Order: sequence, then C-alpha cells, then structure tokens
Amino acid sequence: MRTIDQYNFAGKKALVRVDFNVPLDSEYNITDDTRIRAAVPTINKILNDGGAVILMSHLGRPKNGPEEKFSLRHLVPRLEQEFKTRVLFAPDCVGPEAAQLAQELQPGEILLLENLRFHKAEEKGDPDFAKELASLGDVYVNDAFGTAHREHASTAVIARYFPTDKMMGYVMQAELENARRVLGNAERPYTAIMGGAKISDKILIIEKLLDRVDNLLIGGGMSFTFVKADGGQIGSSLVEEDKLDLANRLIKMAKDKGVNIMIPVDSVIADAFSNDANIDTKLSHHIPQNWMGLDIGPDAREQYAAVIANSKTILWNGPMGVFEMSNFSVGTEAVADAVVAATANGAYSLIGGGDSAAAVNKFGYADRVSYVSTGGGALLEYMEGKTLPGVAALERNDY
Ligand SMILES: Nc1ncnc2c1ncn2[C@@H]1O[C@H](COP(=O)(O)OP(=O)(O)O)[C@@H](O)[C@H]1O
Ligand SMILES: O=C(OP(=O)(O)O)[C@H](O)COP(=O)(O)O
Repeated sequence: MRTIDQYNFAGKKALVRVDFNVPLDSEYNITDDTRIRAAVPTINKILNDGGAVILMSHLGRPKNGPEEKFSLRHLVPRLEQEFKTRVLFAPDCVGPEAAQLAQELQPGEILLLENLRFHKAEEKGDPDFAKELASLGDVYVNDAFGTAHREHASTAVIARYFPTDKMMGYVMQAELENARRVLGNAERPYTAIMGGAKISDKILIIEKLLDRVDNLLIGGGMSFTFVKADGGQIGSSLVEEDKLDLANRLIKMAKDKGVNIMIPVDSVIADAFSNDANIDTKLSHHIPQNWMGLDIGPDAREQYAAVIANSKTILWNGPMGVFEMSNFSVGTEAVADAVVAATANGAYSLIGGGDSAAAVNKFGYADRVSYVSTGGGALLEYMEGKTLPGVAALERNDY
C-alpha cells in the first residue's frame, strides 16, 4: 500500500485524518499528548516537501452538535508550540469558511478543522459530507490508526474521492507493522487485559480474542457487566444491561475453549464518582446499593499480577479503574507494574488506547513496555484478525 514516503507533497494541500482524540481536563488542558506527538513526523514530512496540511479529527463522542468541551480549538496552542507557526482554525469542518481557509492555505501552513463529529454525517459515513471534506484537499492521508476501526466519512468513505492520491501516514504504517509482528506469532502464554469504559464496543471483541489468547483479565468499568451477569450485586457501578446475556455466553465460551477468563474478585468502591468520596473495598459480587466499583481490589491485583508474571505476550487496552483520580489508580498502576516486570523478563507487551497510553505515561512506564499504541479498540480489532475499514479504504477503489 502507498505510503507518504512515495509521494512528493510540493504545492499540494494534504487532507490528513489524524486521531487527536486526546484526554482534556476540566479546563481543557491536554493531559496526555501521545496522539499529537505521534502525528508530528507525518505533518513535518508534508510541510518539508513544500505542501500545506489540513488536519481533521474527532474529539470525544459529542451527541448533539457543537459543544465547548469537545472543541478541537483547545489543541491549537499545543500545535503552534510544536510546529512553531500559526495554526489556522476552521470553526466548522465544512461550509464556506472552511472552504475559503483551505483555498487560501499556502505551502508550509497548517489548518485545523473543528471536530468532525459535530456533524452526525461523520459517524453515519454520509457520502455527501465525505465529498465536501474531500473538496478541501488535493490528496488524502489517513494517519488515524486509533480510529481505523470506524467506517466513518473521514476515515473510510472519503477515500473514494481520491482514487489515486490516498495513502497512509507514518503512524498508521508503524502501528500496523508493529501489530502484525505480534498477530501471527504471539509467544505463549498470551494474556489480554481489558478494561476501561467503552463496554459495548469492547465486549464484542472478546469472542474473537478467545480464539487467540490463553488468559483474559477483565477490569475497569467492563467488569461489572460480567459480575451482574453472574448474579452479583453491583450497586450503581457502570453496566450495559443489554450485554448481560452476551457476558454470560462469553464466560461459558471461554471455559469451553480452555481460556482462563478472570473477573476481579474484589473492587475498590465509592459512594460517589469523586476522589473525595467515601471509599471501601468489597467483593465485586457484593457492592452495596448506591456504591460503585471504581477500581479493582487488592486480591484481584495480586491474582492479575501472578498471571501477567507468567505471560510471554501481553495485550492491554483499558485502565483497571478511574486512574485519573489518585484513589482509584492503584489497580491500573499494579497491573502496569506487573507488565513492566514481565517485559523485563522477556515478555512482549503491547499497550494501546488513548487513556491506557495516558496511564502508562502517568506512571512513567512508556519506555519500559515493548510498544505503546495510539489505538485501543482499533488495536484490539486488528489483533482479533479483522480488516480495519480505515485501512481497507486505502486499498480499495470501490468505496
Ligand atoms: N470502574 C470504572 N467505572 C467508570 N469508569 C471507569 C472505570 N474503570 C475505568 N474507567 C474509565 O475508563 C476510561 C478509559 O476507557 P477507554 O476509553 O475504554 O480506554 P482507552 O482510551 O485506553 O481505550 C478512563 O477514563 C477511566 O476513568
Ligand atoms: O479513543 C479512541 O479509541 P480508544 O478509546 O479505543 O483508544 C479513538 O479516538 C476512537 O474513538 P471512538 O471509540 O469514540 O470511535
């Protein structure tokens, strides 16, 4: 497949789909810039060739149009600091202003478009919306590995309007190369660790992973759907009611396949979603009403660390708890400690996802694991053997 190394961007306007879905704090400061730093070489290659860059991304999951907390405008200062140049901003990703800014864009300049998901057409994969985005640039570069599992207007459909001038950027290239290395020849025991908050997305991936891994450690918000499915009392913990049957089936399926699937035996619980809440530790099956599980407990930490210590390949997506709050970061840090120790003993560790990468950076472990991926769901779907729509769209001409 074509990469940007085979292309001279001189005089071209490159429309670059990046994954700038970075975590922001309540004052809109970027708390982890891994995804921005990852995209720098691609952007620099285009600028150094004498091209102009039009950046498009989503941020978060806005449901009802524009919302301040999901605005990509908050990223402009960070980009200006990185590229030591003014970064233009289009307050809507399509429409006359974006078109004019793109048209007037000069070689060496960068234009950032507002959050694509402020338009429902993005996630619907609307061809007209994709076409309007496509009209802004001469060439399409997809460097958004973290969003390559989505078949959206900017990640897949848009490729049809660039029958020849479409290619992957350096992030996509490096991520696929790394993941491919593990995909076909993971040394065993192979352990997947899954947590985080995107339950409905990620629970669907488990079935396929069961064919590949020896151990599956579940933590984070995802745990409680499994605990409830198993008859436990989970208080007000995060749960996906419509996935309870699936969770039961997955546990049975794991047993049938001989996969060691583990749900945290105990949890750190709180009476509010706050670092200042009252805190206790309870068996995950016995969480009182109005209390919620926000981290894995001490026994689960110990059990998970033991499994990780025996693993030769480790694939981890999704924090074990609300690691952004210090009182609920212990489980994630304990698992990270165990992954670092296993890596030092020769295991290959692959950790991915916006928040998982943030956690690894927070603990200062980025250099002590084998690979930190910008993709979470995308990485898992790739590792289950699926073709990612964002990658397929660059290969095909019939989108
Ligand atoms: N028990 C829990 N309850 C609620 N949220 C949780 C829980 N455990 C983890 N989380 C949250 O999950 C989020 C990360 O989920 P996700 O987006 O799936 O991970 P990633 O970005 O690494 O793919 C974090 O913001 C974290 O606070
Ligand atoms: O953060 C992302 O995925 P991740 O949480 O799996 O790492 C990507 O930006 C995709 O976002 P989405 O899951 O809202 O489509």
